[in-house]
Amino acid sequence: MPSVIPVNLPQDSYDIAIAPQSLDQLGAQMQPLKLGKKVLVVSNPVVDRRYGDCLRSSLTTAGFDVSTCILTAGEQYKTLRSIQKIYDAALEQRLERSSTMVALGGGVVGDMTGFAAATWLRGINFVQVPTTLLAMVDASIGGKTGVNHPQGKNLIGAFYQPKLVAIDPEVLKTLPAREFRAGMAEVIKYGVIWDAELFTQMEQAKRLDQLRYVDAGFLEEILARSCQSKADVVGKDEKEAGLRAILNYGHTIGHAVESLTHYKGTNHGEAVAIGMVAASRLAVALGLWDEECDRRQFALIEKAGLPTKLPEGLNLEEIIDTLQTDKKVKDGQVRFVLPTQIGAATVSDRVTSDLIRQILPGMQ
Ligand SMILES: NC(=O)c1ccc[n+]([C@@H]2O[C@H](COP(=O)([O-])OP(=O)(O)OC[C@H]3O[C@@H](n4cnc5c(N)ncnc54)[C@H](O)[C@@H]3O)[C@@H](O)[C@H]2O)c1
Ligand SMILES: O=C(O)C(=O)C[C@@H](O)[C@H](O)[C@H](O)COP(=O)(O)O
Ligand SMILES: [Zn+2]
Repeated sequence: MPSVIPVNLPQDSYDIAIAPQSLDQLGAQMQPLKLGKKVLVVSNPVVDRRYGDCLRSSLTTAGFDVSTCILTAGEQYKTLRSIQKIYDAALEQRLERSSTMVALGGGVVGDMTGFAAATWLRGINFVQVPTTLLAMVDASIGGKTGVNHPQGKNLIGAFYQPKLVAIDPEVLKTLPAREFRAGMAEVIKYGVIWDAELFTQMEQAKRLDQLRYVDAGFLEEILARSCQSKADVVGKDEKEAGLRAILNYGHTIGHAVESLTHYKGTNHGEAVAIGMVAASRLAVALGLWDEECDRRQFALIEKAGLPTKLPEGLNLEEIIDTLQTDKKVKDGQVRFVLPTQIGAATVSDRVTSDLIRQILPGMQ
């Protein structure tokens, strides 16, 4: 069943359209948006080989003048150097202010395309066509765009909203199993911080890893609920003045793990899963939520096939140092998103380095 979830913002509201087998409809979906003729599709070799032609032909049929920019795949390449490649393509194709960049891929392609669109000619249109579970439920929505700095994750970026998020769940069938599991981490995040019913549904589901093959209906329900959670939060606080920080649950430790492992070995979703285990234990230690909730979250993360321990060889003091690059740091104080009950979370400045030193050894 197709569903449309609006992201309501003070300016530039847009829709998240979820419809199976809709990739070849993108051109028609973009027509009512009254965008200019020129479209630059940004993707990576893996995704472009599978889905690029279908997408381009739909855009061409709808009257768009289409070109393509292919970026090297991988989080290690979420850099300013890759952005330069997009700028070069934009220049070569003579993109105009009314032109559109279409991100076809996972969160890496989406974050970079959004940042290039935000900055090229001081801002041109962009459309998100997410092809990973993680990008469908999270990265493509809400306008956080950017790249990594050698010293830290997502340190360079801009808030810049897409004109449309077009989701075709069918493409998830070709996603590697490990990447599908990674997306589940952000779904579990919404269950913990916002949508208690989603959490319970995930607990009751039989095989989370097989959903895309055996239960398309339930997968779509999970997609829709997750997108709705993100739209709710972003709609209330677009630029992270307050509430939106809860979407960073699991990311404080998670980003440090990604950065310290040089974006190899642990992917974003896995790092978030590890970060949620840590944050949950910190919350128990501070008396903010109970051990039974901690146990339920741990069980769900394990059920989704996600890691619950820190990668080997990470130094605790280095993790603590890296936390200083987190964007939630205020006046030098690291702040953590901590759960308070299933479906609710808060931002706390009560997590000290000593408390982290007590909790993290239990995750090694
Ligand atoms: N902007 C945000 O709000 C936000 C939210 C969450 C995550 N992120 C960012 O998203 C990134 C992680 O995104 P990701 O998990 O999508 O990883 P990713 O973009 O690296 O994609 C994972 C892998 O899947 C492959 N792939 C993608 N779609 C495929 C398909 N349909 N079939 C086969 N292979 C496919 C890609 O080639 C890639 O190798 C991180 O950089 C993270 O910081 C951003
Ligand atoms: O949309 C948000 O807000 C999020 O925090 C979503 C996160 O899942 C995402 O990984 C985001 O890119 C992290 O943002 P950052 O500001 O901590 O870099
Ligand atoms: Zn994330």
